[in-house]
Amino acid sequence: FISPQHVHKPRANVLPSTSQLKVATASPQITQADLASLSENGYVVIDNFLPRDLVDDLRDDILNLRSEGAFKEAKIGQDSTNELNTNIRIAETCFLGRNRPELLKLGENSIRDRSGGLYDILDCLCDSLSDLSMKDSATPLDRSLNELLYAYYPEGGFYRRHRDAIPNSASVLRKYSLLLYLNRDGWSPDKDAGQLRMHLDGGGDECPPGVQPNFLDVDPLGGTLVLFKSEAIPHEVLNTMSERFALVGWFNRPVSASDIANLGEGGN
Ligand SMILES: O=C(O)CCC(=O)C(=O)O
Ligand SMILES: [Fe+2]
Repeated sequence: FISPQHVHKPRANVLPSTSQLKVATASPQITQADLASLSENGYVVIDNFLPRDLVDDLRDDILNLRSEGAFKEAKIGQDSTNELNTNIRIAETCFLGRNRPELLKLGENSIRDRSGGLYDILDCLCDSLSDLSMKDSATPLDRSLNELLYAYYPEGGFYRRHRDAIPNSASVLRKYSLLLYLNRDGWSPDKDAGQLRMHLDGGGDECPPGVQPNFLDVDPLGGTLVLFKSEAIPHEVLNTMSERFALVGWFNRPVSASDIANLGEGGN
């Protein structure tokens, strides 16, 4: 039995009231300190990034899209190697993005599309992360390559240890991973579970032999935002004991000449 080396302890809820929010923080933003932490540690956990009413609206959006049949059983991998593997993942997903015809036909002024809604918030985040990427590696992000989806885990769901960016595959473009939790108020570790476990052991899909396990568990509380460097932090979703709601995204860098050379080499 391995006990966690660290458990992320959420700050007390310090959200201003809704009326203050409308004036003070029209769009939730991350701070320079959050960006510095992402740059130095490879990850950052931001409690209460999203106000409660937006969390509730986005979860309702998931429930609505599910009832419209917009969710599919999740596959693993990202490109043509996609496969269904229920040993690794039990979840349902719905791919998102402005102008997706299959979503637009389900309603136009959704909490994603509306002014100040999800896409606007993420655009703002993308600008901050692009500045960071520029600073750290002289490459801005390519907004047109970003990927975004809702993930719904039923009771008994999970997603075993994996990396989001795999060398010699299209996922190598993923620079920063985003997880934004949309669970109901009152999430509890005993009743609900399904924590995010970020592995800090320097390994890939497994802990390297002889290395002591080292991980950080994050409670998927509604409103919590997690950002990490996609290539640096293997992670998993522990078994859920009730339905679990998340938004998952990747902020991608542009394709480079060496990507094309590497894809050619690893192509078969
Ligand atoms: O739902 C989560 O917390 C993580 C999801 C994830 O790792 C992924 O979709 O790649
Ligand atoms: Fe992941």
